[in-house]
Amino acid sequence: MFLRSIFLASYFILIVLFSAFLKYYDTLENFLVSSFDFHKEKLVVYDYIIGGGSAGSLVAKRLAEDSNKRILVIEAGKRDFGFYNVPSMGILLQNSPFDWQYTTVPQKTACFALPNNSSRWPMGKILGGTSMINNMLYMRGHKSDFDEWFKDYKEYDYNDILYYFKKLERLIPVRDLIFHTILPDILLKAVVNLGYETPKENLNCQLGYSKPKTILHNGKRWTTAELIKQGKITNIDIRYGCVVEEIMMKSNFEAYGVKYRYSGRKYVVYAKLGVILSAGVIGSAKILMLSGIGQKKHLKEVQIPLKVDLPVGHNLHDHVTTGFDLVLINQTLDIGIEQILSPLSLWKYFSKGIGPWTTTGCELIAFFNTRNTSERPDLQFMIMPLALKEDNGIYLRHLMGIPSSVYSTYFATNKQPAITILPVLLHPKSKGFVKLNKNDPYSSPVIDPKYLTDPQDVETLIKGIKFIKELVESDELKSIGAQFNYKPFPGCELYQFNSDKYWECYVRHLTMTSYHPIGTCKMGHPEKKSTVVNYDFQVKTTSKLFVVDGSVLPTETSGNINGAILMLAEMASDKIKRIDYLLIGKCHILEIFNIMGSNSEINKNKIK
Ligand SMILES: Cc1cc2nc3c(=O)[nH]c(=O)nc-3n(C[C@H](O)[C@H](O)[C@H](O)COP(=O)(O)OP(=O)(O)OC[C@H]3O[C@@H](n4cnc5c(N)ncnc54)[C@H](O)[C@@H]3O)c2cc1C
Repeated sequence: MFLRSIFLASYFILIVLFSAFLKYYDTLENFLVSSFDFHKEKLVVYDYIIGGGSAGSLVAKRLAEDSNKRILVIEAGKRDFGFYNVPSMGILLQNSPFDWQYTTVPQKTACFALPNNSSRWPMGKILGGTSMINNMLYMRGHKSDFDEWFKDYKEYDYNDILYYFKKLERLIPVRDLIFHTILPDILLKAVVNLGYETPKENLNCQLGYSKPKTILHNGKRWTTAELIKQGKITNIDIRYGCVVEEIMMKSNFEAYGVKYRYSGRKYVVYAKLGVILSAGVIGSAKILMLSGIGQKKHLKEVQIPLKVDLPVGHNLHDHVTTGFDLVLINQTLDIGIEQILSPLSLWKYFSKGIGPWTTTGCELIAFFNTRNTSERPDLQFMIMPLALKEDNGIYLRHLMGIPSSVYSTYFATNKQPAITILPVLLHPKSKGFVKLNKNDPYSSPVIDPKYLTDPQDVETLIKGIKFIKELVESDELKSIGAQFNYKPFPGCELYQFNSDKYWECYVRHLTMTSYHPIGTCKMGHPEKKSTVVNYDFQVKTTSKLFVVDGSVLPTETSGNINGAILMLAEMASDKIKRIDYLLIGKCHILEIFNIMGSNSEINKNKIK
């Protein structure tokens, strides 16, 4: 007990020191950039301008394979610092200046246990984007997901999807978990006895339980930013700390550059061949709307002159989860605060890149079709050896946005250790939207995922909780003292425990994001009213304007989404190169210099 208190105190001090470091590092960098105008002398006309997130960095690398092309990567966040690549540090970047720190609007049918009925939505604000703060799990998605996305595309062939996944997997380090506790092996034994499949490798999200694959290299977090970091490729320039505010378009809606702000000053930069938005599910939708591409009625509300009427920001989906600390056990597994902070773990990590510091959190995943209707899963389990209360409410509960009243009355009262089995709703029927609050790039957008508005979503999550119960009652789980947590959740005490009404109340209270928002610039057949980009990733009605990131996914994949986003980035790179090839001979450089005209301010690349 005494030892645990010492470890908890050290953990608290580390969190405080690290958070202070992140804050002051950011302030110092802001001060340095405001003292110099790095951008004055930089190139003003590139072939392509692109964002620096998960998808954007990959597309930049692919386009730069043609050494004649000059690529500019523009990233709103700062550069990373070596220490951020320690896998277990990712969660400390959340709620820091490296996170956009979005929150949803109050939910009418969900999130009742969260402050203001709103969910936190972390998103990376750093080169590498959200991959710098994610859990590093890698999977592709189920074949039916891609069949659904491309059903209107006459050239569609699933083999092309596999081709791009395999191309991607030759580029990125996909590997087994480096560290896990005894939990996944115990569970795998249990589920075999319960009659579930246990595929050895499950990149394609087949039904059954398996250990996940991760994106890790030499024990470190790896993101696509590694492919483009300065100095690695000479025809890519990276501008950090630059917030893109608007796309510049000619009267025929051909994109030719962007306006951005850096350290309080406004700049413009031009692109001959294309502007590729990769600012993520919120960022890309926001930039399009600020540029006059969006739904007519909404743009009128926020007083932005309409250029192209498209349903930007609609079709927002997210994977939803619930179920923290539902399974209690009678022993600690080898990954508590004590193990993570022990000198042995530190030595293992810094000498060999192994041990608990490489943890991705999740040690086993499972896929189910709760209705037995097809081979395509509609529910996923993310299984972790830790509980939310592991750090006595010091940090983890803040990450999840659990208020102290709920923490103290529910989570803190269980004295036993716990594990986490999160049921994740894979194909939500509920969908919402992202809108601008006002015509201001720095105003937080209105994010409304409309969680659990469709009753079928609640039913699926309840079925997931019932599967957890089945697992807990297995002999193997009983060997570690597993039992269901029978404490009623605050706000649901009036319902009979374990009844469907109780579980409905529970999931509507403890509704959490599984961090996979998608869909705000939906890709699909250009004649469909609901689509924003076509199958070439081009924004409809415009030219030389592309979107490549999580916002184009028309629907959720049957698993964690980064793999599918990166596969699309591979596909988009080829499509953009092909469009460029078709444009050869129609170089618009002279036209661009005409646009720049004799305005000396613009010639200096600075507009204010
Ligand atoms: C906590 C967490 C855990 C996750 N775990 C996993 C996981 O284990 N496996 C998995 O597959 N998926 C996971 N995800 C989801 C996955 O990481 C993201 O869906 C994916 O990284 C999104 O990639 P993207 O290219 O669409 O956007 P991002 O990677 O977010 O890139 C967008 C970039 O654009 C920048 N930007 C935004 N606006 C502007 C602007 N106006 N000007 C300039 N730059 C701008 C941002 O700073 C960012 O760098 C997780 C997500 C979170 C939050």
